[in-house]
Formats: sequence, C-alpha cells, structure tokens
Amino acid sequence: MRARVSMLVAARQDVAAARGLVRAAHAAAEESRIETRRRYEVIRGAHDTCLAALTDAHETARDEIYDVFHREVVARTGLLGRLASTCAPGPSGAPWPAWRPAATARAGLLRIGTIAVDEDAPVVPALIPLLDRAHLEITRDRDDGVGRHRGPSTADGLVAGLLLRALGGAPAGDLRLWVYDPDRLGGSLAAFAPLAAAGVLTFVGPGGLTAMLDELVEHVRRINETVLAGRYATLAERPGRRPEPWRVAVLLGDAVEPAPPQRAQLDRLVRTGVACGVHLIARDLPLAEHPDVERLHLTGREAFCDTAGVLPVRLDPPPPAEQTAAVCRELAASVTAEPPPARLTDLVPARFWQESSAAALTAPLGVGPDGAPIEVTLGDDPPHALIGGPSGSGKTNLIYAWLGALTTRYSPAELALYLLDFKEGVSFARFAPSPRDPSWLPHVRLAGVNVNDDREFGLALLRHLAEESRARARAAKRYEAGKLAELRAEDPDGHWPRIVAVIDEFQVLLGARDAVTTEAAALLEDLARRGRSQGIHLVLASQDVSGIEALWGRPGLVAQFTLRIALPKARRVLAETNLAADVIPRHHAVINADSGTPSANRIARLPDAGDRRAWQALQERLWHARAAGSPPPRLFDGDAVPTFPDAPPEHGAVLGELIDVRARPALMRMDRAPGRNLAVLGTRGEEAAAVLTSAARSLAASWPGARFSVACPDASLAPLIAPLRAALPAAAFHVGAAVPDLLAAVAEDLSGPHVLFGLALDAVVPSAGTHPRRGPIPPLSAMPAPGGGDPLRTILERGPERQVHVLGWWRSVARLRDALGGLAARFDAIGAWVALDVHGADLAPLTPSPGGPAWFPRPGRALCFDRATDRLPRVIVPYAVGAGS
Ligand SMILES: Nc1ncnc2c1ncn2[C@@H]1O[C@H](COP(=O)(O)OP(=O)(O)OP(=O)(O)O)[C@@H](O)[C@H]1O
Repeated sequence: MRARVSMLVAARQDVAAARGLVRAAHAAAEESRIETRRRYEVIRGAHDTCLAALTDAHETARDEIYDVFHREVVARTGLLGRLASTCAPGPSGAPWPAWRPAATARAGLLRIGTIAVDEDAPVVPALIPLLDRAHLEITRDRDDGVGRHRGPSTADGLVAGLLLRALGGAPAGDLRLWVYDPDRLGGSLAAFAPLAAAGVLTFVGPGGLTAMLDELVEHVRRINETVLAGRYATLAERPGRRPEPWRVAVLLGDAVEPAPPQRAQLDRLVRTGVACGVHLIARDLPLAEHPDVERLHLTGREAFCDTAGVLPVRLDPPPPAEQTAAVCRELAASVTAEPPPARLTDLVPARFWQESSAAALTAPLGVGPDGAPIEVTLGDDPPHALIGGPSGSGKTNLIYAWLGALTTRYSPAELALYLLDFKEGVSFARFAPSPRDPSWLPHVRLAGVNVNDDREFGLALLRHLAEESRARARAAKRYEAGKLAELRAEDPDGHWPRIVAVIDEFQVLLGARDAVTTEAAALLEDLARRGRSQGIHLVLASQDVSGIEALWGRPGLVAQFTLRIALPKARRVLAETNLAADVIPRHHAVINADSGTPSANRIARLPDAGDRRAWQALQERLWHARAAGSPPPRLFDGDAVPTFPDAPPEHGAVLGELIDVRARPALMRMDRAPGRNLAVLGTRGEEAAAVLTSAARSLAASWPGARFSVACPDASLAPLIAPLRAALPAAAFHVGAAVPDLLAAVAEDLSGPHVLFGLALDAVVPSAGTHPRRGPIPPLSAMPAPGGGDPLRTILERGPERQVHVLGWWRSVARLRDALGGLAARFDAIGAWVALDVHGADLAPLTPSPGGPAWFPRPGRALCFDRATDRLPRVIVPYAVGAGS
C-alpha cells in the first residue's frame, strides 16, 4: 500500500514538476512570441517605409527619363526634319500647298508623307529614294481603290505625287516617263497627259509592255557602252551636266504575272537600271529581290517602307489634279522650246595656258547632245577648216567661241592669230585696243575689220604667211625636222607658235577674175599644202554658196580643208550626201573632221560667245597675263583713215600707208638720179593734196638743208594748199600767175636740194609757141632743146640729177603727157606715181605690165608705183594730213 502511496506521491510530484516545466516553457514561448511579434512589427514598418521611398524614387526616375526621352525625341525629330529638307529640297519635299517646281538637278529622296514619332514631337517627312537610287515596288493589303472609277486609289495617288516631285525637281527634259496602265489605259495618271505631246511621257497600251521593256533594256545597254564606257560605274558619278535623261517606267500592274520574256527583261532592268538612270515604279507587280528595290506596303492611308522600317508612314494626299496638269503643261512648253545655248564658260579651262601646241591645237567648240564637250583639233590632220552658214547663222559667234577656247588653253607663245573679216562690220575689232577698252587679245598679231573692197589686204596677209612658211621651211631644213613638233624639239629656243589665220567671207578674195584672185588662190593653195606640217592653219568662213564654190573649182585647195563646220542650213560645206546641216536647230553646228562624210558628223551646241561684256572679262584676264612688252595687234580698219606716222622712217617722201600686214609707209627715195619726180594723178584734189602733204612732212623732217617751193597755178584751188602751208612753214608759195615765173626761175637755175610741190600743174599755161599741142608746130630744124623750152618739162627732165625734184599733181594721165611733150612723149621723167581716180588702162604707159594694172578707183585708196623699187604697183591709203592733223 505504501508502495502504492509513494508511487502516487512520486507520480504527483512528477506531474507537478512536469506542469511546472510546461508552464515555464509556455511562458518562455509566450515571451518569444511577443518578441517575434515586436520584431515583425518593426520590420513591417521598415518595409513600408522602404516601399514608399522606392515608389517615390521610381516615379521620380520615370518622370526624369520621360522628360529626357521627350526632349530627345523633339530634338531628334527636329533634326530629322531639317535633314529631310536638305535631302529633299524644294519640290522633292515641300508639302503640296506650298509646292512649286524648281529644277535643282538633284536626284534622290522624295517625300511621300509623314512619320509621327511622338504626339508632341514635330512631324518628320517620310522620304523614299528614287532617281539614281532605287526602283519602287508598291503592294497593298487589298484593293485600296476608293474610287476605281472615281479617282485615284491611294497607291496611284502616291505614284502621282512621286512623279510630280521628280518632274518638278529635274531640269526640263531631263526626265522621261513611260506609263503602262493596262487596267485604266492611262486614266490613273491622266493629269500627266500634257507631257505626252512634248515626248516626255509615253502611255503604253496593254500590248506594249514587251516593246517598252525592250526599249529600256536597250537604253541601259547603250548607256553602259557609250556614256559610262567603262570609266564610270553610274551616270550619277559622271561629272558635268547630265548626259542622259532619267527614264522612269511606271507599271500599274493588273495582278497578272508578265510573260517569261517580259519578266526576264524586268529582272534585267531591276539589276542594271539604277546605275544608268532607268527606274521602275511597279504597283501590284512584284519585282525581283535586289538591294536597289525599295518596297512600300500600303494599309489604308498608312504605309510601311524599307527606309522608314517599322515606323508607319502617314501618306500625303495626292497632288491636286489641276496643279499636276498645269505643271505638266509648263514643262511640256519648256521642253519643246529651243534648247538654251551652252555657255562660254563651258569651254574655258580652270587654269589658263597649260597646253602645248607642239602636236596640235585641241579645244572644245561646243557641247554635244550628251553634255560632253565637242573637241576640235587643228594639226597635221585635220590641218585647215572650212566654216559655212548663211548670214545670221552664227559664224562670227562660232569663231569667237573657238578663239575663246583656244586662247585660254594656249599661251601667245604657243598660238598666234591673224584675223580678217571681209564683210562690213567690226567683228574682230574687239581683240584690238580701242579708246573704250585698252585691252587686247595677246595672241592676235593682226585683226582686219571692214576689209570690204581691200582685197589687197587679204593678199598682204597671205604673202606675210607665205614668208613665215618659207622661214619655217628653212628652219626645218636646217634641223632636218619633218613637222612642227620635231622642229620645236630640235630648236627649243626658237619661236614657233602654231599660227591660225581666220578669213571670214574669204570668197571676196577669190571672187574676181583678176591678178588678186590668181595670186591669192596660188598663195592659199601653197599655204594649205605646206601649212599642215609647219603649224600654219587656215580657217576660211563663208556665208555664201559662191564662196564655197570659189574653192570647189580648185580641188587641190579644197582637199586640204578636211575639217568642215556647217551651221544650220549651210550649203555645200559637207559632202553632197550629208544633209545634217539642214536638220540641226539654231545655235548648233555639224563638226566633221573627215571632209564632210556623214559618218564623221558630230553635233555641237554652241555657246553664246558674242556677249561683249562676258568676252571683255575673259580678254582682260588674258591681257593681264601677257608677257611684259608684248605688242598690241596691228588693227587694219578699212573704214579708218590712218594718221601720219610720228617718226617717218628714213630720207624720202612718204606717200601713204601701204596695205600690208605691218602698216609700213610707202616711201619714195629722193636720189640724185634722173626720173626722181612724183606724179599724183586724178581729179580728187583733197586726196592729191594729202599725198603731197605727207611727202612734204616727211621730206621736211628728213632732209635738212632742202629748199621747198609750192606752186598752185589755178588760184581757185588755193584752199588745197592749206595743209602744205602747215607742213612747210618755211616754203615759198606761188599761186596763179606767179607760177610761170617760179618755174622759169627754177628751170633757169637747177640747183638743189630743192623740192617743188605743184598742185594741178596741168593748169600751167606754157608760153605761146612752145606748147607742143597748142602752139604752132615748129619745123624739125627748130626742134627745142631738151625740155622743149618749157620750164616745167626742163625741171622734170633735168632737175633730179641736180637734186631739184617735182612732186606734182596732174588731173589726168593725158595732161601729164602734155606736160612731157604731147602724144609721143615718154614718161621717163616720172619715176614714181600715185594714181587716184584713174583707170588701170590709162596707166599702161606708166607701168611695165602691158595693158596697165588691174585698178578700179575707189575713194580713200590710191595705186602707187616707184620704178626704182617696185615690181608691181601697190595700193596705199593716203594719210589724214589736214591742216590741223
Ligand atoms: N550659240 C549662240 N547662242 C546664242 N546666240 C547666238 C549664238 N550664235 C549666234 N547667236 C546670235 O545670233 C546672231 C547672229 O550671229 P552671228 O553674227 O555670229 O552670225 P553670222 O553668221 O556671223 O552672221 P553674218 O554673217 O550676217 O555676220 C547674233 O546676234 C548672235 O549673238
């Protein structure tokens, strides 16, 4: 029992202990729970605080990022907008309300709509590439034809906008269009129809696709072969004006797959077209995969394209049809108008005088249809040029252009020019100094203007060139040189420029059957033959068929002129079968370096080189670049009266200016020898007085110690003495009745030096009984002594050997003959004469050539002959020697 009780007690104690433990554990657990709870509360509080802080920070960061993003978007879209207006200037990018055509000649990007990147950001124009950059393929989700029968679909509106922008930005005629529209037969782009009349647009019918593609493929082949010619990869990289128009073929597909041959041609164009400016715009007609293809896909009024990537493009509305048609009409009008002339600056090199003429002279004369300069060469082949064209066709202008191109390339040491214009006018005067413009073209040695009737001047030029040719032949022989290049190499210190002699209206030289024509033709033929290798080149121009025909009669001569230049409507310059000159437009020329055979034709558009101010600016640059001391050209102006030279050359009587290249004075030497008298013949008193006054001035200056007397037996002509009074202030003057006494006194005492000037000496009345015609004829036994007893005749016949000379004016040859003894008189006493209005036949007794010289009197010119020095009479121009000059 006890045991049971103690067991019970023990059990109770254990239970109590256990309870105690449990209670303690419970208390501890409670405590721990409370602690944990407290901690939880702390952590939770901290978490909330963090979360709130994080949320704040997040929101702040997000706001900041958004602000930055927004600013960036605005800035970048603004930049993009500016970039877009640079890439698509003017008509390529302007929105329709502000759109105007303006040729920028810049191919490239064209606007189709806008891209809205951000609501607040500026709108960015959406641009796509076309000319020189891409073909376009336009596809669409479904038929977007809001009006298949009522107006253009979105796709066709897009095409219309692109075409108008491309047309409006290209120079007129530089873009050609083909439109293949089998569905609506051109109706889709009807507003462009005015271009068709000008040949800018071709509507291609449903059966015309093959022909159109073949034609475009052929263009690509030709451009590759002849325009790019292996030197350029694309037309766009070729410098200068665009030589070929862009060609754009618009293919408005009807969802029918083209036939295989058509597809093959399309694929060729896709691969090769862009480099040659041939482009496709294909709607509903898939193009082959190629980097040159820009793809556009339309969904409603939105589009996605390769250039904009994922950004949708809001398409512009189509251009108003009236605006399109008006622009096309204007464009058609300017395309059908005549082409604008090329510019003189197109022919001028960037740096002057860089070329050597040793081998040839090569310079552009105009611009070809492909925009490239048309170069013309004068050298061994072709050596000489023939230019033809009716009056007003532009020969003078062509010569100016040619000279501009030559003289800017070759320095005066390389090129010398002789320029002669036989027609009335002063076309070459601009190359010589004038009171208005002191500059001259430093290459020009001689410029002849208003040469008109002075064919002798042409002859003088040819003689001068013949002399130069002989000098070159001698030098070539010395150095054993066959042609100019060899001579220049052998004689580097020699001065052997190439010579170009231009003779405008040259037919005047060859137009008569006289000695001038005979000599001119012979000289021309000789020069043409030898000049080829000597660097002497002839350029003959004529407006007149007869001019060319004057040459045609001389096959030896014409064969040398292998370079032919024909202006519009020129006759007989080219070969008979060559009709090109009949069809070229104004301001163009056919240039043919093979004697005019049709296969050698090149057509050049000529610049307007006539503009005086443009020319003057060019000439002044050349003039400033001339070598120090280089002389101005000799200007021969057929309408001008030359002034008496400042320094008469040597002892003798100056009678006038010789019509020659150097403008030398005609000089009569006053030797102590029989016959040294001068007779001025004809009725033109003032010119006779001018000749005698020139002689008086020069003798007064060159013959110190000489005595001078002036006789004018006809008192009514006394006013003609005035210039002689000015020239000979110390002379004794005898007028009217005083003359016979003077003559008698001089004849009585023939002691010189004494020069007797006489005006109208035929008016002297010889003393009765002594005049061979008027007086009684004396018996043979009573024949007068030399001089016939007539004082004047005595002086003429006996004076010169005693230095007493007569320089007199007789009004006809017959009257001079009277003075010398009548019908059978000899003219030995007259060693020199100047004929004014006296016909050649009348001068027969005074000249060595039978029948007299070929001389037809003309005002301001005289024929002059000095037996002591001249082989043939020469033409002179009396100097202006009025009392005041
Ligand atoms: N390429 C051109 N571009 C613009 N104008 C031109 C051109 N060629 C000629 N002209 C103009 O045509 C007119 C006639 O030209 P030019 O005097 O050269 O003809 P021409 O054949 O020499 O005539 P003529 O024989 O009657 O003197 C001039 O007014 C000239 O300015």
